[in-house]
Amino acid sequence: MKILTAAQTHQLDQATVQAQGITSAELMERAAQALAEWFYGTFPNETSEILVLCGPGNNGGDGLALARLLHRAGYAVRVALLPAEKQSADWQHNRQRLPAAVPVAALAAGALPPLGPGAVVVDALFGTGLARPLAGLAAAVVAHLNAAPARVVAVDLPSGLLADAPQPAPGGPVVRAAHTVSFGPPKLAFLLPQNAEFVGEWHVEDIGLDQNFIDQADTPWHFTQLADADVALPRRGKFGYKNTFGHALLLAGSRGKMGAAVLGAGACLRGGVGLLTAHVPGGGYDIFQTTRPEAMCLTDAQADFISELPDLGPYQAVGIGPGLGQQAATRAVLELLLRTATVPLVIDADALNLLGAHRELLALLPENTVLTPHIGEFTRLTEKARDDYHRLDLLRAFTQKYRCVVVLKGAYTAVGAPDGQVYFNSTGNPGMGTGGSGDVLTGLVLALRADQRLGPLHAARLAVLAHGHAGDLAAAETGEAGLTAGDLVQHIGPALRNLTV
Ligand SMILES: NC(=O)C1=CN([C@@H]2O[C@H](COP(=O)(O)OP(=O)(O)OC[C@H]3O[C@@H](n4cnc5c(N)ncnc54)[C@H](O)[C@@H]3O)[C@@H](O)[C@H]2O)[C@@H](O)CC1
Ligand SMILES: Nc1ncnc2c1ncn2[C@@H]1O[C@H](COP(=O)(O)OP(=O)(O)O)[C@@H](O)[C@H]1O
Ligand SMILES: [K+]
Repeated sequence: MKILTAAQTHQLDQATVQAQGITSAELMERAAQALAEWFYGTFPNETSEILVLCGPGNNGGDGLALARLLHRAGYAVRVALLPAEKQSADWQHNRQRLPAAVPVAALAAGALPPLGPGAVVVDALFGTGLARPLAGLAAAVVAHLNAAPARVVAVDLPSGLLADAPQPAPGGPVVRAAHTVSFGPPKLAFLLPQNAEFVGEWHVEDIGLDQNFIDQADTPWHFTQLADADVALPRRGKFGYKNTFGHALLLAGSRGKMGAAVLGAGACLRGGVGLLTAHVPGGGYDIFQTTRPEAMCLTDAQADFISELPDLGPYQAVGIGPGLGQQAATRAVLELLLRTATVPLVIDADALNLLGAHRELLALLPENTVLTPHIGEFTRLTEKARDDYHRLDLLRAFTQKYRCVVVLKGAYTAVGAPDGQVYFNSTGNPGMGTGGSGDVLTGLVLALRADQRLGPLHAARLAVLAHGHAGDLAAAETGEAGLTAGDLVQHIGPALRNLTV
């Protein structure tokens, strides 16, 4: 699914009105209907009064239409209007349609509506039309709202936030919503950690916006979902053989971190690799062979870390990084790998830290290498980002410069492609914030890179989607707190089964 810019969102509204031969008021009515349906489902028996705060534009228009629908459905509703010189046409239309029985007041400084515990407030002050930082009365209303023990539902966007760029004034007033209910594709703002405290839980409602426009819209941002056909795992052919699915090599582990190798190998095996060989420190042999009997094992001359690169001849893909440590000899192995490998590479964890500490190695990265940094590792590879939007700029610049795929991990993991496109992931949960989760992802990416049927971007996006889905399946059994990285490995099979076509 594409993620549109604020400008494209406005054009999409216009394109929909034109393509479907409807008025913009009719489109607003659809939006309000969708909001109302969501409201009925979320607050089915609400008896306290619903306060709808309306701004002067179409966001306020949505609020006025919602107030009418909620009133008709039997909710106690009150409307408060933000005074402005002029209001949009659809705002005026919905103001006229508001039943006289709904109390309406103008917001005024020094006389803001009281908001007791449990109050439900709809924030329809500003949406995608926000043009400048909130100031004056609008800022005072937002501060009043944020200080109240109210449950806030933001319409389209929490007021004060932009859809696709940092707030106009960093640290300026923004509504802190418990829920944000939006229309059409999700907004970029919803996917970034810096906005989480404002957006709350977000929901997108389908209001039949023009798919033709969306298909043709030029945007670098995408959202990967379970049903997306372009990231599915192709079914195995009846006569598939272990060689068909590739032989992967995993370089991982050091003394005290053999678990990373074991977890990565487990994920690679569950990811469907045909054959797996792990190269581990000599002292890790028993641990590895005992815990992963399905894999073959090569041992390093060093007992505690990796100092040798095996012959790469037999392998279709090589992964390096989990639990590796940062010994000088290990750095030399990484350099030799980058210089000599002719098959797809997957680079994670300490291998990324070594790249960050020896940036001259970046020039050796083979095209289409998949790197899987979390934010800290990515910062070591690039620079400290000013904010989450700047980090996305850094991500796009990096993948285009090195022609590689970068999996920037976190909630809504962002997969950056060599052409500058970015694919946010929809699956996963905070239970995955547990040691070893990233090692599991590395093994899964490695398995899918060894699968000759998939390209680098497909493999990376599918691995991230399946990894998060495995996390969701696991959390359904263990809860988030109880989830361990080993549980992720156990759920990769069912996750991939759900993603197979
Ligand atoms: N156009 C359509 O057909 C649809 C629009 N929708 C709604 O329309 C919204 C966008 O509406 P608009 O483009 O009218 O924009 P908004 O309603 O978000 O805000 C625009 C208004 O606020 C004023 N304004 C902007 N920044 C301000 C500030 N900092 N302080 C004070 N005033 C400020 C502008 O001058 C303008 O009057 C969406 O977020 C969504 O809620 C939905 O109804 C779906 C359909
Ligand atoms: N809140 C979250 N929501 C979704 N996924 C998460 C969340 N927190 C962590 N993850 C996922 O868990 C993995 C953690 O990887 P990483 O930070 O490398 O951990 P480790 O180094 O312990 O293996 C990543 O794939 C990340 O996307
Ligand atoms: K809003």
